[in-house]
Amino acid sequence: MSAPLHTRTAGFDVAVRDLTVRYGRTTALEGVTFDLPAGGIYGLLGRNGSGKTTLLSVLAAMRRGASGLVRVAGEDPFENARVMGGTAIVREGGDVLTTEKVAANLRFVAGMRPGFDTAWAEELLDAFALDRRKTADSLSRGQRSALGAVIGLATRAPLTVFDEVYLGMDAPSRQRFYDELLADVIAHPRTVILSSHLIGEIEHLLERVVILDAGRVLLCEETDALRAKGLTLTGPADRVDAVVAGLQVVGSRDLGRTRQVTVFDDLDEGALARATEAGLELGGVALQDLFIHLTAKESR
Ligand SMILES: Nc1ncnc2c1ncn2[C@@H]1O[C@H](COP(=O)(O)OP(=O)(O)OP(=O)(O)O)[C@@H](O)[C@H]1O
Repeated sequence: MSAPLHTRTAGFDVAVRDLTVRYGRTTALEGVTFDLPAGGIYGLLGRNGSGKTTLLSVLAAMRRGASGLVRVAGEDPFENARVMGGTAIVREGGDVLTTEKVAANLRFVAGMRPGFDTAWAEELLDAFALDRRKTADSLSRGQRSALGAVIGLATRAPLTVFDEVYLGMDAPSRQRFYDELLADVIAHPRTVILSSHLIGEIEHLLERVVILDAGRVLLCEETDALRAKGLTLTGPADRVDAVVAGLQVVGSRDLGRTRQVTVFDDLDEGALARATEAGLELGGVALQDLFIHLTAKESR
């Protein structure tokens, strides 16, 4: 007999094919297709209204698409107790029992989730300076988010989804959250999806990135491959133009006669050699900047 889904240590894999989701006349997602292998931290990025929350709520079985196929651990998650039992979603505001005390919130989740690590959750409460005797609705916004983060972390669900959970958390708290998440996912492999606008802060955590743009998948790529494709070339405008001809240019700006172009492409040795011969300055591009260029371009 195979092990119950929630005891699989590597986490759940996710496969989405041609998913379309509508709210009345609004199409929130259209033809969405991507894969996330089991075990890893993945980023779901997109501008406001691009469909991130919609997609995450479909993965967490809170909503069903109009068409398409969604598989979590090989099964349709919707009304699927086995998959839902191994999936945790924490949304903006923490998704906590607002009228219950912090301590009661922890007990509630611990009672429902077999993998919940109460000792670690207690440690995290101290790390985020959360008062166990306060009700969740008497916490500040950032503290409530931190409580949600604690619950999401300590649940150790095979598929854990954090949808903008760190909104309102201050920089040291967010850093602590990222550090705890990374260390714990290494120790207890599982699948984690982070949706965030704080791309610069989370990019080092992400193995693979899915970028949504107006309800469609703009790209789904390994983060390292994505970074390798982004490059700035700076120098005299005519020389820059000659080198980037035929490449996918996603941004360009001029300062006097100097031009800086951002390309997003597979640059072969020949292109790099031509750039060096032309005396151009080459630079890397942060994921956040690539995201801005790519999504701005698509929205034109
Ligand atoms: N309950 C709803 N009823 C109608 N339209 C909705 C509803 N929820 C979302 N939408 C629409 O679906 C689209 C996608 O919204 P969604 O909340 O998934 O985006 P998002 O990427 O999470 O945005 P943000 O970054 O601003 O949180 C938007 O056009 C939004 O207006």
